[in-house]
Amino acid sequence: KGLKGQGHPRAPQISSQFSPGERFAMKEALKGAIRIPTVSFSPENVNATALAEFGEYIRTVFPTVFKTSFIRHEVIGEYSHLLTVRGSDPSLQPYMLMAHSDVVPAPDEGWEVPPFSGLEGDGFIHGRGTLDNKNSLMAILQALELLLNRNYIPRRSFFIALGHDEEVSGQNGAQKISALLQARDIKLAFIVDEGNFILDGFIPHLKKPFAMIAVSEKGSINLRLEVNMTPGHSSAPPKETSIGILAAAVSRLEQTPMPNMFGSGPLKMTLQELAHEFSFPANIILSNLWLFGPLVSRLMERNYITNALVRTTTALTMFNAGVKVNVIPPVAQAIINIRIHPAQTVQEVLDLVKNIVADNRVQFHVLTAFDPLPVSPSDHQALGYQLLRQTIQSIFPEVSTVVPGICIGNTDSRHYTNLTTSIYRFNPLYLHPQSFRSIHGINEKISVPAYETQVKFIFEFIQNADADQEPAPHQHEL
Ligand SMILES: CC/C=C\C/C=C\C/C=C\C/C=C\C/C=C\C/C=C\CCC(=O)N[C@@H](Cc1ccccc1)C(=O)O
Ligand SMILES: [Zn+2]
Ligand SMILES: [Zn+2]
Repeated sequence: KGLKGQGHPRAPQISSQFSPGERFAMKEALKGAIRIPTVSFSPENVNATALAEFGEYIRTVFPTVFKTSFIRHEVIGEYSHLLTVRGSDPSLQPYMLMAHSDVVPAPDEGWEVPPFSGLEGDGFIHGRGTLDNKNSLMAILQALELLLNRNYIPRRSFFIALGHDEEVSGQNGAQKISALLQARDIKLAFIVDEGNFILDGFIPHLKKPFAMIAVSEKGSINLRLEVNMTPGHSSAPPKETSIGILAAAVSRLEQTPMPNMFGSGPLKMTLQELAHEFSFPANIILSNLWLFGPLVSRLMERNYITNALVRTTTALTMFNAGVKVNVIPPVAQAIINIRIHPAQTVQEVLDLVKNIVADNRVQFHVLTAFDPLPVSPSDHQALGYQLLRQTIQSIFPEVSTVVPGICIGNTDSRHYTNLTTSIYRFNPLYLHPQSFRSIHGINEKISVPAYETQVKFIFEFIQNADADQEPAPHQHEL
């Protein structure tokens, strides 16, 4: 049995038409948020002044949210925010919406406009955080503010968790909120966080966009490789130096891809559900992976994004060595950022890495590591997944396919596996290859209509979560 209304977007009780004044105010509110440089550099180095200012800012632009009697607001870990919206029906299990206020650094170079200007031009709001993830944070609060201004009282309780250090691990924000909710014995029906998008233009020959809701995310290892050698005068160098040994080791890692894990994990499900979107012969190929799996797997390896879906990836992200032009360096260090395919574990990947490096002069230090996240349900009974699907169909009627997939990046939602088995990572936005590169890159921007649609999506989603969710009757029961 599926959920009632499945396949038929239900009309929300309150129309998601916003007045010109409301639409103006919502874009101005986002611009203001972008102007506050809440940059995270490391867990120990966040912009505390900006984060404090951001906390004041959201109180100012969303006054109704912060003064409503059935909403409790708590500041956690100094700069994260937890809102508890008490619904009128305590028998309904609560859910949680998530976003984060911090952003990655954005040096001015290469940007069309300064990254913290929040300037509007060509129908876009420009700046760091417009896609990752102040858009979501502001859209959640904006949608709630608009609902409250229309006297909406939610039936189902929900939490809004707004982390302030997602970009540097979430240890002071999401982890603390999670511990607090666990101490309060909270169990959640589901969580919705950032993650995948409505993807457009990522797959050759697939002209239509499709929505991908991430039901899992890759694991991760940050690994430091280190070589120590005796220092000395560069005029009489040894045959090998710490730099040379380490460079050869990381080069071997870069040149030796991890095994292709196509066929294990949620990817098969993604491709099968996507098959009908393709024309002949791709539709037949994708519907018969038992036969064509090896071909599809080879094709996916060729592109750097789809490659990340079929295997564990190893990215060399930092390299440090040397103290002076004429000194043989005592130590060389490199950081490898590894993203683990859902079918592998931290231990398996570490064993593979050590075998590839195969040099006992190279020392390994695991800085951080976690396994891939469990796969959340995406069947007809999966409330969170079905609510997302229904809301996508209502807000984006041109998107005919919604598929479960994996998130290649990590999100704060991974800190909440103690509260629910149903975690969905989805941004109600179109993503094109160019906008994908702008996330953590340059010229990050969101179109004004896209942001309005994101607000509309959450405005309807909250109402959909309050609609009756009894299983749909079988045909013969009608
Ligand atoms: C069959 C399917 C075919 C095609 C799919 C095509 C394309 C998939 C394309 C894009 C994927 C879509 C979206 C992914 C975009 C961004 C990743 C999402 C969230 C990442 C957020 C983030 O950056 N997190 C940080 C968190 C972190 C920071 C510090 C330490 C640990 C974690 C990260 O992951 O680095
Ligand atoms: Zn993010
Ligand atoms: Zn990010």
